[in-house]
Amino acid sequence: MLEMINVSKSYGEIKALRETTFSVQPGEIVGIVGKSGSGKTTLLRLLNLMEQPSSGKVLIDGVDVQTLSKKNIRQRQQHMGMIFQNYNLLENLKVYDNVALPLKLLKKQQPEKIQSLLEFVGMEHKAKSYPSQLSGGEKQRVSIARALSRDPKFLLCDEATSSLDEENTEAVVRLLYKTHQELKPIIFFVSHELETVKSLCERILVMENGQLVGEFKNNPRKFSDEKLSYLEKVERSLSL
Ligand SMILES: Nc1ncnc2c1ncn2[C@@H]1O[C@H](COP(=O)(O)OP(=O)(O)OP(=O)(O)O)[C@@H](O)[C@H]1O
Repeated sequence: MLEMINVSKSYGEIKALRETTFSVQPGEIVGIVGKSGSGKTTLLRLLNLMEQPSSGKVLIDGVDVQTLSKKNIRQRQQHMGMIFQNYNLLENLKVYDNVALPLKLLKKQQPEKIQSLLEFVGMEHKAKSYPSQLSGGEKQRVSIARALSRDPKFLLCDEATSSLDEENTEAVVRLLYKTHQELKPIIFFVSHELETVKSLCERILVMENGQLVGEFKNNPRKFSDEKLSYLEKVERSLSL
């Protein structure tokens, strides 16, 4: 379980986050929406322990993260996967090596696991390609495989689909849904695209001026296995 109690974060004069309180249970998918500058990324950086609160407490499984040593923080961070808008893949490494990197940094070699992650995200056929040879949607699938390599308890997605077209957005959302069904991490999905958040998240938090100003329950889309062609999708959406 993850809790924020009355958390504020300031950068000098700027109050990026103000007295924010919420908790998240295992297995939840939480959407965080808000306009640019509303504090969404700051909230994620507090959750992934890249930042410490200026006041208030962040608790992970009941432990106040401010009491953790640097070593303990690094250990906790190993159970957190990050997914970014710009993918953050290393351009000089092949797809396989990008996915293998987090385990390699822990001095672990698990080729079977890397292979099965590439299969999980449907990118095994591009294992030897470089990121520059992939589309945006493919890059994001590789970055999801990399984020899953350390079996994260938390998957933190910061505008993960905001650079993608409609079709690739759907592919990434489907993949996050499958990740949630099969691996059950807590997923935070930060985005300014409300429709995308609605398609994935059961719970939606709304931020404004560094504050949590609202919270809604939502029925996410039920993803079927039905594979429609692009033409069929346009046809279906126009007939709604
Ligand atoms: N490291 C920093 N130093 C100074 N100010 C910062 C820093 N990080 C964020 N801020 C400020 O805090 C506020 C919230 O920023 P944050 O990046 O959390 O918003 P956001 O909702 O993620 O915005 P966007 O959707 O544009 O990414 C903004 O006013 C921003 O300029």
